[in-house]
Amino acid sequence: MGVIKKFRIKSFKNPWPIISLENISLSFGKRKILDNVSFKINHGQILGMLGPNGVGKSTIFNLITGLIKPDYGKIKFEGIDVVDYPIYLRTTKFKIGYVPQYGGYFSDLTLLENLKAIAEIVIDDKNLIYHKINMLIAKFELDAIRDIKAKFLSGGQKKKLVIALALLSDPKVLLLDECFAALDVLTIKMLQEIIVNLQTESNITICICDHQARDLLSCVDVAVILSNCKIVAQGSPNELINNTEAKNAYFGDSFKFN
Ligand SMILES: Nc1ncnc2c1ncn2[C@@H]1O[C@H](COP(=O)(O)OP(=O)(O)OP(=O)(O)O)[C@@H](O)[C@H]1O
Repeated sequence: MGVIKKFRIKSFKNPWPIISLENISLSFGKRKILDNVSFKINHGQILGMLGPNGVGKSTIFNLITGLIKPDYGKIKFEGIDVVDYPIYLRTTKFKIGYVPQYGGYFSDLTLLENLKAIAEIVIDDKNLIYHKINMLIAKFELDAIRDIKAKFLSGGQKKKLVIALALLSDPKVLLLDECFAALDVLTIKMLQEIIVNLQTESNITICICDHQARDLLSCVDVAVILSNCKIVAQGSPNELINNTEAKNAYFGDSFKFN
């Protein structure tokens, strides 16, 4: 698949980190998962995380959202260390949206009922609820399936629903965990376009992890490669596919991007 991004923003004006992980170390019991990991997600960027199964990608999302705490290191949102902030404070004060790999919706509610249920929790101004829901239904072309129970939606429709649910609270940052998994080629392309539009039209900073390396590299500005508890390479997609550490740790020799 070709590169879907028409252009990559090579130099962001006044780049500043909206999220930074500084010297993060974490073990579960005696197993070290992350060892002195540092990287930044710059405001307005789409950053990808790649790495083999079990390397710690979802764990990094859990650290960012506050589900778990690091053993060592700082997690900063807009320059403020949030390690001791509870989940709800991080997500509301700093407007972090999270799209989990599995689930994230009420199975027995229809698509519309799901949107209403979350909107009533996250939108204070009741007059805005229907406006916001209608805007998301139009944006993601969900009108024809609004009355179908979530459990009967296709994989791609479920992903669109969960992204729409995350957007109800107007996030500044969206974390997408394996959003291309188990989806067909056209559905992946549709999601890539949604992701790039969220960046370019809504100015949302996005962090995605996925195993579909080509699909991920097609829509990110920069990516980091995790291997053996560390970040072994980072840079633009073109820099990474020519990076020896990235090839050794993740891509292998025969990987082609375009
Ligand atoms: N709460 C936990 N307690 C103990 N071990 C955990 C916990 N959460 C994750 N792990 C372990 O940490 C490692 C990293 O898991 P994680 O889910 O972050 O990997 P991943 O890179 O997202 O993997 P995949 O690509 O397969 O989804 C795994 O070995 C996992 O078993």
